Amino acid sequence: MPHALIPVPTADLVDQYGPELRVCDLQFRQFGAHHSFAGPVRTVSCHEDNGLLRDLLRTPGDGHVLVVDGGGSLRTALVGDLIAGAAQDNGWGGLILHGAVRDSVALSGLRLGIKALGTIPRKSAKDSAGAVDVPVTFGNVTFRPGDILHADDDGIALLPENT
Ligand SMILES: O=C([O-])CC(=O)C(=O)O
Repeated sequence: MPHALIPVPTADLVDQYGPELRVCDLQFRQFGAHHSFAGPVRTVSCHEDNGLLRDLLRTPGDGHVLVVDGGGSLRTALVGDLIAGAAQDNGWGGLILHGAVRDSVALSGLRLGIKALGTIPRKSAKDSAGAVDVPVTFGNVTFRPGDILHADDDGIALLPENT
């Protein structure tokens, strides 16, 4: 995982960077075994359709953190144990899902960071509607490909640009 980064506590990053640190305002739950994780961002934007992120997570992650803006929908799960297992096996550093997961018991055993809003057993569509590596915005933060993200039990933070 060439791009994997050692996570720094998000509270320490706030103390270091002050208001320059971009902190996501939403409350997420932890679903993976790795509660602290960090890496450069890649993104997917989609709505109740996980075809794009499923295909992306089957490719080498090189320590990247995939940030998925599912519009906050809790109606269908964006990720379950198969997709998250592929992410783990392909060296992704973590997943931030502005949406829901399923198979939460199995997810808790994966060596991966997984933050999502909640759970739902219903599947997503697989039409691959949406976009990859576009800027996505939620929780008053815009996540862009290449941003450096740190996440832990306190929250999600993006380092200031040019650091
Ligand atoms: O296939 C899906 O939509 C999600 C899922 O259940 C899995 O990743 O195992």
